[in-house]
Amino acid sequence: MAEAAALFSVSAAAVVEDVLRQHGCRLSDRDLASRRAEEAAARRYEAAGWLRRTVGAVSSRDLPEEPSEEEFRLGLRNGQILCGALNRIHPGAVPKVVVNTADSVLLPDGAALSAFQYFENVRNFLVAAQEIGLPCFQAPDLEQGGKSARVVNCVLALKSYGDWKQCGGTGPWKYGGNLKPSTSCKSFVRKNSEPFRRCSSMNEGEVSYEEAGFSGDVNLDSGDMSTSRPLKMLISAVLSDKRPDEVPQLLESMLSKLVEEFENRLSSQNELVKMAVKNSTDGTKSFSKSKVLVEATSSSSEKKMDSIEIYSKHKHTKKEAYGEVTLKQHSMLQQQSKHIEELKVDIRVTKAGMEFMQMKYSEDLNILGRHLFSLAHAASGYHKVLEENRRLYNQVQDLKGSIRVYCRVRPFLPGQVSSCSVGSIDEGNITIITPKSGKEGRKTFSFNKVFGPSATQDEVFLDTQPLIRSVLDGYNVCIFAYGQTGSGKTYTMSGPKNMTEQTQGVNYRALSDLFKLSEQRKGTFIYDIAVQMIEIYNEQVRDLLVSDGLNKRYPHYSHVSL
Ligand SMILES: Nc1ncnc2c1ncn2[C@@H]1O[C@H](COP(=O)(O)OP(=O)(O)OP(=O)(O)O)[C@@H](O)[C@H]1O
Repeated sequence: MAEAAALFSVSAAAVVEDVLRQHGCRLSDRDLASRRAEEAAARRYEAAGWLRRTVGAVSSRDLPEEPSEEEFRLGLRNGQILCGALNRIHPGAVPKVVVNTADSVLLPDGAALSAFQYFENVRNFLVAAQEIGLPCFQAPDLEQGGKSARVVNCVLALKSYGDWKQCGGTGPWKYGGNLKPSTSCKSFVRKNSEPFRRCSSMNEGEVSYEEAGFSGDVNLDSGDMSTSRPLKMLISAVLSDKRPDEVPQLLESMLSKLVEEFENRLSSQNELVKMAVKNSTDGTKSFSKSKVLVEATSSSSEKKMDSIEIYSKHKHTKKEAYGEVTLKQHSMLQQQSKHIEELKVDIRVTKAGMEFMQMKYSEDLNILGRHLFSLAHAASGYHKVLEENRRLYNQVQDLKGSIRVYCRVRPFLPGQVSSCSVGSIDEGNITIITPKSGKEGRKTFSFNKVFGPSATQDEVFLDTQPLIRSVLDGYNVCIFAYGQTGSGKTYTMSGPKNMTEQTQGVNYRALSDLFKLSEQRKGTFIYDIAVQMIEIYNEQVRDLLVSDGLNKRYPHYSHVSL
């Protein structure tokens, strides 16, 4: 911000130094003196031409179209042309004009009237001109040479006043000190009482040293005493050896340079403000207001307003704008710092969370490791446990009896005489009625279990099913049926002809259980299962699965070997 302020500050002293450095040698230059003389002559010619056109050829016979400085002074010395021109523009402004008659005796210096009469006309003109607000000269200026510049200024001001009246004369007429009457319809601002810094001749006009109120106390930058002192010294030093008619030219260059410097710095400020606005998201409105003020200041500068006033406004606006921008940036900085702190807190919380999670995962991994170890230990003992289980299981089977005998009574077949010889059946006993010489005899037989005529295939298999598991544990098991012809051996072991799932016999059910158990244990054991079916008949053993025709099945004994 300090840099921006430094950039923004208008160093009038630097500008004056620059201008004086440039003009310090040139003003003493013979070419420059010639140029100034040409410019003064052009202005004088313009004033003379305008006076001649205004008062007419007769009245202006004493004033050449392009007079020398002396001719100009002598032509206007009697005040008639000046009063005539003023009365043409502002009728009645000079009520009484002493006119040089035809029979008046003209002196060689044009002094046809007495000095008092000259003084009367000129004084009346000056009074009227002062009432209008024209820049006046002193009456002695027309009496001695070398003072025509102020008279020219006065005439050109009168011309601009006339132009203003021709344009309608709307609004208050103000004279701004631009003595070049090229812009006839422009209004001018004159504040004679104001010091030099309030009087802008810009870069087009010329104001005499005295007219501009220039003095040794001039202060272009009153707010900076450190700048104004060397500035005054500079100006005083340079102007001390200058003639009064050289000063306007110097001032013109100085002010031109100052305005140029202002415009450059205004454009720099605009760029700076735009950058600040871009960076500031919240302060757009307030800053746009300042920007408008700055642009308005720049625009007014283009309209040739008072450069010092522009500088004052500009400086004020600049301070306001930068004050707001500074506040906004400070606020943004604080917000960003706050966000950074919040982010730091979030990072710390996240880091703590991550460390906690890491610790938790580590604990879980340790627990899982311990579980896995126990599982591996359990797995290693699985076979031992399995072996123990098998041993105990088969021990139970042995305790039940390694040889078990079951009895099954089939129902009567259709068409059979229902003379039942079974007296009673309980859990393991069956009583058979045996008639003996007219007396009823009974015999009771004991088995592991007795199945009555109503017993199903499933109930019969239920008692033999545990033995199938013993087969897979490596025990030899033999299940066979014994009985007379037609007693139901085939039915019990295999099933009826039209077999269903419910009427499947022991063979099918045993094999089904074998495959089911081997499937359950396939991850632990691999079983090879083979089936062999043989028949023993009349002390001869025949293989019932051989496809030879001689091996006709005659199953008095059915046997399944596993
Ligand atoms: N529990 C039962 N329920 C119903 N019908 C049965 C039962 N047991 C046997 N039968 C029937 O009795 C008849 C004789 O049965 P099966 O053929 O099984 O006797 P077997 O003992 O095998 O005779 P063989 O020794 O002559 O071969 C068959 O028709 C059979 O369906």
